[in-house]
Amino acid sequence: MHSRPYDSANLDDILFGAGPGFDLCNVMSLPGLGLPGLGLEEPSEQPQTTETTQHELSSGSEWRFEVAFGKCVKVRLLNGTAELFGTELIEGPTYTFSGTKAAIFTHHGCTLEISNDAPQSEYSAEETPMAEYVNVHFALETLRNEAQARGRDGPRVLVLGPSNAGKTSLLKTLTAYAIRLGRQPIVVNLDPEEGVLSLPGTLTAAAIRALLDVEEGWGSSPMSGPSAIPVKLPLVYNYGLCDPVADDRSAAHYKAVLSKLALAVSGRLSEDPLAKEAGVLIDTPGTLANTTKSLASNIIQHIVSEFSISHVLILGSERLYSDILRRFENKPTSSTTSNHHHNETITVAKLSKSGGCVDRDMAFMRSFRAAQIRAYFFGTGHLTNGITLSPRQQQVDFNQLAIYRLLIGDQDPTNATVSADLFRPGGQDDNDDEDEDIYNPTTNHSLKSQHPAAAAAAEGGAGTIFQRLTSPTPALQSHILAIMNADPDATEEDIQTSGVIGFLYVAEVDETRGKISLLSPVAGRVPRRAIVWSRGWPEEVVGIV
Ligand SMILES: Nc1ncnc2c1ncn2[C@@H]1O[C@H](COP(=O)(O)OP(=O)(O)OP(=O)(O)O)[C@@H](O)[C@H]1O
Repeated sequence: MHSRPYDSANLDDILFGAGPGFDLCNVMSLPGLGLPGLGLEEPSEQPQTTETTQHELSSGSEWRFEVAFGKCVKVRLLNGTAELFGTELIEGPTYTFSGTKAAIFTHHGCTLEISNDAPQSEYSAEETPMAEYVNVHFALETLRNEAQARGRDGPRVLVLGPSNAGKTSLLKTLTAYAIRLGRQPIVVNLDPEEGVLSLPGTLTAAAIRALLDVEEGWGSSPMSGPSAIPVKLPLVYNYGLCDPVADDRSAAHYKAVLSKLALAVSGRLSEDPLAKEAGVLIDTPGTLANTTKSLASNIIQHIVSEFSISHVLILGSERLYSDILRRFENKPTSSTTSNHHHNETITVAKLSKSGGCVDRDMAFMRSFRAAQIRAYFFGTGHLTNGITLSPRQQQVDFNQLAIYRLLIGDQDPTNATVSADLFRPGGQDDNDDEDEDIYNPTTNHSLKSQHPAAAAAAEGGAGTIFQRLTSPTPALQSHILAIMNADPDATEEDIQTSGVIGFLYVAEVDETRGKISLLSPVAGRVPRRAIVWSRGWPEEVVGIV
């Protein structure tokens, strides 16, 4: 990638000069505290000793901090300029952070006022890779200008690197800088471990048109209700597993869902000139870089080809860099090979990992995902300037729903029994007549003829993607269900690659009465669509209601 050297005066003109400010009412808070049993209890009502200090940051340095769930840090910019992963803080208001690990960087120096309600990990750092990241931003801007002038596609950038290498933070920074210059890039999240503008387990794409939120980042729940920031409605596809390289079937499922997302993104690019010239920024799961498995390299190849990647940025792995450089540098992009394009080749660049990147342990990530799920249903009203949603709980006859269980990735041997027993119609046992049909108590129709996925699942066993549940199982309790934009009797391939129109939370299962109690973010009947229960991912969240 050709980049101009970092020039702070120029940066000042371009980034700060063009960056639209945002007003206070646009400030939202980090969502989702207060899940009992997950270490996410609400901050205590007891008066706390709050320590307030001032930090002077010299130009080019950053203040790094970590704050646990249930604790908070308040930050005020007293003077100068400052940004959190590229999004500017404005002078005056207080920003509240909870359950987060991040850094506030200054290009020109600033004074911050920090109030802690408990001792937190925090320090200032002079050495950061921000100059490199700013150069990447300028290089992308040059490409966008060229794309604009010649009516071509802007850069399609893939970020790869191990877990906690700073991929998402880099993506946020590049996105925020692009937005501050009035661009509208498409941000794609291919990391099912955490949701971007959606719940964990999903792959998403969103045309980002407005400034990111300082406290909340991407935001997590615009699908479920009004938002204080202009809504960035994402395209959401359900993957429903955590690790795409776990085994062959997980990888094949990932590739199928990813291809559909790539198709949707390419459709969007062809209709939206602003997104077309701004290009695409893609985040990936760390597992693709953590392993040398051929499955991972096969998936990377698939992403590069499906999204017509023009630039690959590698963070924090020399091994991966040399591998990707050998495989992709100067190779034609897939849009060139399919003859739609001028001669365009792939550029691979290595970037430094920030010394501020912190490992997020399993407990933190679990709390983080639980917070995202809770925010989807309840909003963020318990925090500064958040919005409260009024979710609706309703009891539904199980047999009115078409719930399909994702069969892929179910490694837990205890589930073998679950799947063998629970999903056989009407409690049939293994000796039942092979030809006996699956019942549908609502319509009295044969599910073999009416529900290809269920029929395929019943007949095929291995090789099928979904199995339709014919009776409620307690295992559903506390899990998320994805409502797919697919008919209840769609084929399993259709269900697999349909977009998600919303999520439900299973509050209670009444096996004896054949009823299930569902929480939805808005009032209204559960749509008659195929509903997918991924079982393993996202993990169950106990006690949300
Ligand atoms: N400069 C920094 N200072 C402090 N914290 C940082 C900094 N950069 C990143 N972090 C934090 O480090 C953690 C890991 O960073 P990030 O999520 O960007 O990594 P990632 O490569 O996307 O990880 P994963 O692959 O696991 O999703 C995050 O909590 C992030 O906010």
